[in-house]
Amino acid sequence: MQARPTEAESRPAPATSPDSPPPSSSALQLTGLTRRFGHVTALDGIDLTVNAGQFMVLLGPSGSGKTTLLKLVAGIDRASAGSIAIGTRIVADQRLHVAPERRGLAMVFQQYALWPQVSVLANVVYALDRLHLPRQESRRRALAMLDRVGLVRLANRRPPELSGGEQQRVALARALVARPAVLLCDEPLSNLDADLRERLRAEIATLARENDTTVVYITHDQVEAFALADRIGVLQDGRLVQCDLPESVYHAPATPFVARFTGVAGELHGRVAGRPDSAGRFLVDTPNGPLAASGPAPEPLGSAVTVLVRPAAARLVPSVDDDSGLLSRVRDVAYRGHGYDHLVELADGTLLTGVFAEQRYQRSEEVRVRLDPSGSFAYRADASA
Ligand SMILES: Nc1ncnc2c1ncn2[C@@H]1O[C@H](COP(=O)(O)OP(=O)(O)OP(=O)(O)O)[C@@H](O)[C@H]1O
Repeated sequence: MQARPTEAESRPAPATSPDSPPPSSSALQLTGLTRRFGHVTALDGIDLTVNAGQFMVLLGPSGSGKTTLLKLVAGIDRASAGSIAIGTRIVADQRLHVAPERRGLAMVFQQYALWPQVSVLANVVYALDRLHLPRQESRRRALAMLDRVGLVRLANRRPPELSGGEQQRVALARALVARPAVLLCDEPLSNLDADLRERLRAEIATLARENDTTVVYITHDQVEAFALADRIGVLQDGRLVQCDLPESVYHAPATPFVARFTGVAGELHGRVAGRPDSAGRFLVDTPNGPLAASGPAPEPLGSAVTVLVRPAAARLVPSVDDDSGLLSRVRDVAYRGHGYDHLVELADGTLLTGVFAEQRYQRSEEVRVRLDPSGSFAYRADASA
């Protein structure tokens, strides 16, 4: 007689369609993943595939559902609908819930979650327990991983005797030592100061890539997302509104929300004044003068649009030397080391922030702003978000 499946067992993931990647390349697959808390829909039908070895960053503001998604994948919460497959195994759906410790995952949190009363080495060795290795082998692997994160000299200290950055490195060593199928990271750097954050960010990226680890990393910090990701998924109100290469998210944001959340200098209002050229750029009339923007041009001619401008797409030029660009006035200027960021006001009062120039323009000086159409995105003015 065949035994009935227990909660701890899992089923093979269903065969994928002919155009999907082969199952072996998918490390994590979410299908229609939904989580409701009473009237609140924290996650709303998420479909997401993370390929083996990929570094997926999920980016979204507070309350967009990032932590909820990570908890469902980790198995510490249950979905209201949908399924989760890790590799070729379904680990959660309406009938099945594989326990967290049986999913082959590791997690790194904002709080380091180390055991304070035992040594750094013991913290890392513990992660190898479920592999049932000989004691000496566990110790050797743990020390090698501590060496890899530059902490072997602190192996006998206890976590409270380490700095925040060192503790997070231990947490990372502990997470990676057992070679998890997927590493889940919940804003692991947000407790650290800016300098350390940047160094550790680079280390996480290097370590993950050296070990071919599949990573799902959540953050609300767009700089971190662009620095780390092979793919960025943008979450808004529990929905995945774009999932793409970082370059595509930056150069072709799918919605005004994605553009705003990944950084704009400002927004101009105008009307479509021309048909798109072969590069998909078209003329927009604004109260400040005409400009070229990119995006699917709304029909008909004359439709109202909002143009969102990336900071890197705006350049200041002297008003006297050049009559191209939008006339404006400098409201403020900040030194940035390699040049200056300016706050400028256009003729109709629109403000653009972070407009870079190598030279310093003075407050109240009249200047022109040149906008690069490849970083000026037009959306229908009535686009909801
Ligand atoms: N246990 C719960 N009970 C009720 N509502 C919840 C619960 N957990 C999360 N929510 C709601 O679900 C939504 C998504 O929350 P979640 O914590 O996933 O967001 P987040 O993107 O991780 O936010 P943050 O960046 O602030 O951590 C929010 O509206 C939140 O209030």
